[in-house]
Amino acid sequence: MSTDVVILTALNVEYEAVHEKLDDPRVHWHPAGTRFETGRLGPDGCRVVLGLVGKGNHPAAVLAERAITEFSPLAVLFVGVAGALWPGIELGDVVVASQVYAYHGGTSEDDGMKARPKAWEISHQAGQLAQHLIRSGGWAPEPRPKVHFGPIAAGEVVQDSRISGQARWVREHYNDALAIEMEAAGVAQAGHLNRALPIVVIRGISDRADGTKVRSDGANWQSRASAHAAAFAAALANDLVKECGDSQRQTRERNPHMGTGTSFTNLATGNARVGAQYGQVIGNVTMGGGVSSGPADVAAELATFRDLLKRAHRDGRLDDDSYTAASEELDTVTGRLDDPTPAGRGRLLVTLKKVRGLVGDSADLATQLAAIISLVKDMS
Ligand SMILES: Nc1nc2c([nH]c(=O)n2[C@H]2C[C@H](O)[C@@H](COP(=O)(O)OP(=O)(O)OP(=O)(O)O)O2)c(=O)[nH]1
Repeated sequence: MSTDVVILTALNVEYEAVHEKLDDPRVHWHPAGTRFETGRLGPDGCRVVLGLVGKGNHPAAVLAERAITEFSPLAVLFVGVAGALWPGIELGDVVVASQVYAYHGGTSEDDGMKARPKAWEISHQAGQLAQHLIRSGGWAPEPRPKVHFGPIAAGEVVQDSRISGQARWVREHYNDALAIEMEAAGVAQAGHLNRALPIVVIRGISDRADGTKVRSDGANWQSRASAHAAAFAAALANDLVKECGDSQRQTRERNPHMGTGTSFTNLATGNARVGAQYGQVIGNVTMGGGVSSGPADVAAELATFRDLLKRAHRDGRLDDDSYTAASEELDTVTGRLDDPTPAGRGRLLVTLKKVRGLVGDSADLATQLAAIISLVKDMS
């Protein structure tokens, strides 16, 4: 299944704030037990998937990776609350991360702790869109909360002190960080490892990270700050899809194997002498004329083809009906591989051609199938 944008949250109050913006939410269970909800951000809004990752960079990274693989989004947004690190940032303000610092990287030496910084910058286009939205104010009517665009520091602890060693560490080494939280680094890492998929971290300020968190939380600032972050995120998600969606989709259509862990199967048969190679090679690479193939070769290629078919369906390049019909035909093909008679081969070819007709709109699937058909023709 594919979507436009994945939105992840750490706390239930953050999840609720985004959930309120979803039209027609539906539950989608990942086989590993993660509950996602799918819906639209408004009747004409983009398609989103919402997930809850819990607190901390580690679960955020793992579940961001899971969501990216499952839904192939154009971008991932992280929406939640954070503590402010500068006096000019008020409770209820929103901070959009221009970059994310993983502030706990370091080395402990005899003469003290040394920083080993790690940082991820927002993608250029997402940064441009976010700043335009901040300037235009088109995300909420007046009076609206102030939105800041600047670095966010993400660590492994809830930071609620101005004078602790950790607080001094952040101020000394990550002095321009506007806000502090615990998930952005994990999500940013997941985006980076998925061919620099755009990640946008949007945080509402619910306390000042200065020892007053309990009081601010008690005054309902988490809920208000989450609502502000969710409102900004919803507007930005729609803008992102409107402005970047087409260009990213065109790029993906030109090369359907770029993106998230897709591989390309090479197959050169018959008189072919050269096979083009893209990305990772899976399945068999068969080269050279006159080398006959057997049912096992065809079965291996069909298994690979099924994976491609699934991915095309998940990416939205193949509609549900064509996918179901093609999968059923493929089941028939598999049952016919062991029939060596000319009539059996004939039926096999007819079924494969039917599948080719069903997936004909997708050039890469049709090419792949043409190669399998010639493999069947070469079968000894
Ligand atoms: N507002 C605010 N949020 C923070 C700070 N540090 C921090 O990690 N966050 C973000 C990221 C975490 O997902 C989440 C942690 O907030 P929390 O209220 O659950 O923290 P806590 O563990 O003290 O809460 P509790 O369950 O003990 O009540 O908020 C901070 O100093 N202030």
